[in-house]
Amino acid sequence: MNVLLKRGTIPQKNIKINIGGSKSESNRLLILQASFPNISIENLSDSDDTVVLKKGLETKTGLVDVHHAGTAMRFLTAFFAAKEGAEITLTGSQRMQERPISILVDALKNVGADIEYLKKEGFPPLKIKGKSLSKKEVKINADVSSQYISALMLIAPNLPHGLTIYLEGNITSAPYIEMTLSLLKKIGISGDFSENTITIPSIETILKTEIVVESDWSSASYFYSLVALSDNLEITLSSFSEESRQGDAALAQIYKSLGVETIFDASQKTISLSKKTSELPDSLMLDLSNTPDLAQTIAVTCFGLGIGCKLLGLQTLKIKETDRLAALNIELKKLGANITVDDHSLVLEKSFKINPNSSIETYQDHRMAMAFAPLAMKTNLIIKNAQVVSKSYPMFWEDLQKVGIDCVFENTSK
Ligand SMILES: O=C(O)C1=C[C@@H](OP(=O)(O)O)[C@@H](O)[C@H](O)C1
Ligand SMILES: C=C(OP(=O)(O)O)C(=O)O
Repeated sequence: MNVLLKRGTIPQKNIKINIGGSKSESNRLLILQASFPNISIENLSDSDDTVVLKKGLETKTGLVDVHHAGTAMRFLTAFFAAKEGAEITLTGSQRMQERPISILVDALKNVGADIEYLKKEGFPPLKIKGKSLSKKEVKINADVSSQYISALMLIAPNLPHGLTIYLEGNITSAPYIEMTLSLLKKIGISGDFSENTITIPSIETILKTEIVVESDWSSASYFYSLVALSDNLEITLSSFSEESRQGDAALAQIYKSLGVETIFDASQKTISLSKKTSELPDSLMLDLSNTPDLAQTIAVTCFGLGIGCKLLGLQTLKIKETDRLAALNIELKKLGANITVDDHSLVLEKSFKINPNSSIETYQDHRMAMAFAPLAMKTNLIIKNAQVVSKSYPMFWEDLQKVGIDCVFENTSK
């Protein structure tokens, strides 16, 4: 299904959007709830990635297919490895079978896990036989994906001696590790992360705990981009707080430089975004190693605003839903951008021309679809395979229409 996007005529004030629960928080909490059933979760994400993880947790023996969900793949690998009696074949989409997992599998084997590769060494699918994992310490490379580390942290409280994790190399996506620690603390498990060492104690039971998942900041990024690219759009998004567990809350600060003001309302749990007429920089330089999921949104906003950017710390983008650096390079060039990428960075030159009616390929990546959609504030464009958004934000196109973008869907056989 492709979608043709055009700027419509809805008045662009007093728009309220309720964004669903964070998929990162939801997927961590579901893993913890499977071990500690007296956790109750509100505002759980309705994303495909959360649905597949939840379904996977209901399986004791047999096949679990997580499709494109990286967190589900990594968290369930650790979960089943530590679950005595489990016998699982864990697989995913073709792309998931190209996303590396050996760093996590090696760490789990070092603490005693029984995991085999069923196709290519180092990649899913995996055959996992659950066992009691009794080693107390493990070393792990931290510069490829923080999800491997969060996966170990989430099973650590169930291990007979807890777990001390020594991180080696530069730590990428660190706020996601902090998020895992913060949720463990929220359910009463004291853990520590200082320097390169994470320590999580073993625990048998926790007190009854109710947790409300904060809405998804990565999903909010597309509304920041819409406001930045609009003339005077004002949007209120719920439910968010200034004290967020999500690293992508850095948006509020980042988009200040792109002309968007954020006002937090603590009592309503909302953020209100509005366009400020401040002068824009000629070019923006950012290191996004803490917030990799914002890279596509920011690159497209800068292009739409006609300003340049130099985005650094993007080395993990190659192993996400698609090679996001390659995908951005091709699709932004199609729109007329002067862009160069290498293995860890992207440079966009200042330019004002946007080729109209371009057709944007999405490479089975939800964020390619959602990051390019806000350009409809500036020009008509087509987003191919628009259904990809359900990986993290099933209601995205409905919400986009609320802010005054007309969406004309065309069925394709793809
Ligand atoms: O732990 C998480 O919930 C996530 C961690 C990040 O991945 P990496 O640690 O692989 O960068 C992020 O890109 C992903 O969308 C969600
Ligand atoms: C990278 C992402 O997800 P995952 O790695 O969990 O598939 C994402 O949602 O942008």
